[in-house]
Amino acid sequence: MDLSRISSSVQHIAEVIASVIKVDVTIVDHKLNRIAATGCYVEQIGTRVNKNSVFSYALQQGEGFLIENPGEHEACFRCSEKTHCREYAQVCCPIKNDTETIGVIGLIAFSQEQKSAVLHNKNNLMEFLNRMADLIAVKLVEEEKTEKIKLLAKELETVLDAVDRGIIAVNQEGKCIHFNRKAEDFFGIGEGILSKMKIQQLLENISLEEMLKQHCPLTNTEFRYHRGGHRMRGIFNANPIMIESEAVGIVFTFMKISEALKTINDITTAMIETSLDNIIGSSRCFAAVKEEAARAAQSSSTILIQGESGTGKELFARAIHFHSSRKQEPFIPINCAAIPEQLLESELFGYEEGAFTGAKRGGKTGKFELANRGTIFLDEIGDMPLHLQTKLLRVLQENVIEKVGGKDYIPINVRVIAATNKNLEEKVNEGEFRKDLFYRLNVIPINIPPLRDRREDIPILVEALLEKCNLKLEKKVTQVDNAVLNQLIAYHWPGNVRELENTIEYAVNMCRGERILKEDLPNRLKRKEAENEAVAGEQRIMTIKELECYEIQKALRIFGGSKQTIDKAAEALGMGRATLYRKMKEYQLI
Ligand SMILES: Nc1ncnc2c1ncn2[C@@H]1O[C@H](COP(=O)(O)OP(=O)(O)OP(=O)(O)O)[C@@H](O)[C@H]1O
Repeated sequence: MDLSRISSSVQHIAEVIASVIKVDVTIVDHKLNRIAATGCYVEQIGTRVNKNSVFSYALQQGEGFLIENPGEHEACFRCSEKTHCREYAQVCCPIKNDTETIGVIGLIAFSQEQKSAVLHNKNNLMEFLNRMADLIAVKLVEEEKTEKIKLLAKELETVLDAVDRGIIAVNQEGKCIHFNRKAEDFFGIGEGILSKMKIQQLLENISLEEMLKQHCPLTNTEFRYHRGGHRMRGIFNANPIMIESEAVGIVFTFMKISEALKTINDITTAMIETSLDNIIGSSRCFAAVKEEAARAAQSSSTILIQGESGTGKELFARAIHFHSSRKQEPFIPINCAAIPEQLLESELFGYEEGAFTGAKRGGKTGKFELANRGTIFLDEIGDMPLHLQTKLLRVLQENVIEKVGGKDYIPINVRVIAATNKNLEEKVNEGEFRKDLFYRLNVIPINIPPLRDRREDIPILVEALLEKCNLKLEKKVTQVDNAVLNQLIAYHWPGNVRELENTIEYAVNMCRGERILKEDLPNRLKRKEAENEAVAGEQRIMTIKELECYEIQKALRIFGGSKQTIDKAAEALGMGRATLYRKMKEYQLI
C-alpha cells in the first residue's frame, strides 16, 4: 500500500495535527519517503529520511513511542546524530492497515515549549495520533478500492466495446444504465443520449414488468425499430440480472437481422461447400447432367431437379449454388415432406408475433427470408400441399413474401431450386400439383439418372466411397474383390448412391482385412445374389431394356461416341447407325 497515492490528504492531516498540537509534523511511507510535513521540514517533502532514524525504528517495531530525551532512547541508538540531536522530544505513531505498517506519523519538538506541549497530555496525544493514523489508513484503503472499481469499470467498458453486438443493461424501471458504443450505433443514437432513455423507447412491444417477473431469458426475438430516419429490423436476447432470487435488471444484446443472416450463412455455407468436381461420375449421361448443371449455375432461373431418391439431387443443388454468383450468400435447404403440413408455411415464410397460439414472442424468420440474396432448395416439392403451392407461386411471380399473420410484404431476392423424386407431370395430371407452378419451377429441368442406368460409374464411386469410409472409420480397406465389384455393378440399386454409400460403409465395418469379400456385404445384396444365382447362374436377370442400355453404354465407352467411331459401336452391337442414334436418344445417352 502506497501512501503517496493520497499525498494531499496526508498533507492535510499533517497540517491538522500540527495546528492542534503546535508541533512540527512529518509523515513518511513504508519506504521512509517523506510524504507530508509542516514547519521546517516542508522543503524536504519527497526526500527520504535517514534509514537509521527513529522513523525506521517505528516502522520495524510497529508500535508508537514517545522520546523525552533524544539520544538516550533505544530508537536513537543507530542514529548518527544521537550525540548532537537538535530535537527536544519526539513522538512516533505507526500507520497500520491490519498488521501491515504502511507509514509513520512523527512529531518533533524543536523547543522546550513544544516539548512541554507534547508531554503535557501524552496519553491523550497518543490516542489522538492513533486516530489520525487510522484515518490515513482508511483513506488509503478507500482510495485503493475506488481505483480498483475505476479499473474494473474501464475494463468492462473495453470488453463491452469489443463485443460486436449492441449491449444495453437496464434497471427495474427500464432505464439504460450501461451500454456499449455498438448499441448507440445500432439504434442511431448520439453519444450519451442512451443514458437518459428507457429500453421501452427502443423496444416498444416488450413488457419489462413481465420479463422481470418471469426471470426467463429471451433468445433471438425479432423486433422492428423506427426512430427519425433510422429504420431497421433486428433480433435481441434478454437475460435477467439476478441478485439472490430477484431480477434487478436486464441485459439486452442486439443484432441486425442482416448480421444474423450473415452469421448463419457463414456457418451453413462454409461447412458444406460443394463443387461439381466432387460429384462423382463420368458416364456419358452423368457427365451431360454435370455439364447442364454448370450452365444452369450461371443463370438465376428456377431449376427443377428430378431423380430417384439418393441420386444426388441435393448434392447438385448445393454445387449449382456454389458455382453461381450467389455463392457468398446463404444456401438454405428445406425438406417439404419432412415438416408437418401445418408448420411448413411458417417454416417457409416465418410468422409475426401473436400470429397463432403458441407463436414465439417476437415472431420467426422463415427460410425464404434466411435465403435472401442466396438460394433456397425446396426438396421433395411434390409433397407440398396445394394451398402452399399457391403461395409459393405468388412468391416466384412477385418476389415478395408475406409472413403468417403479417400485414406487410417483404421483398426478397431468392433463387429457387426445387427437387422431387416423384413424377411431377403425373401429379399435375392427377390434379395434385398445380400446373402453373410446375411450369414456373421447371424453367431449367435437370434429370439425374438412377445409378442402375450408369453402372459404369459404380467402380469409381466405390473407390471414392471407400476412401471416405476409411477416413470416417479410421480403417485401411483399400481393395474390393472382383466378384464383389461385379455384384455391385449388377445390383439394381433402388436407393441409388445413398444405398451404395451405406453398403460400402457396412462392408468396411465388417471387413477383417484390406479387401472387401462377398461375406462382408449386407444380407440384402447376398440374398439378391443368391436369387440371381438360383435363376441364372452368376448374373442377375436384367430387363431386356436394361441390358440393351448397358451394352450400348459399354460399346460407346469402348469405341467412343464420336461421328467417326459410332459406326464401329453400331457394328459391334449388330445394329445400324440410325438405330443406334435412336436408342441413344431413348436412353438419354445424348
Ligand atoms: N455422384 C455422387 N458422388 C458422390 N456422392 C454422391 C453422389 N450422388 C449422391 N451422393 C451421396 O449420396 C447421398 C445422397 O445424396 P443426396 O441427398 O444429394 O440425394 P437426393 O437425391 O437429394 O436424395 P433424396 O431424394 O432422398 O433427398 C449423399 O451422401 C451424397 O453425398
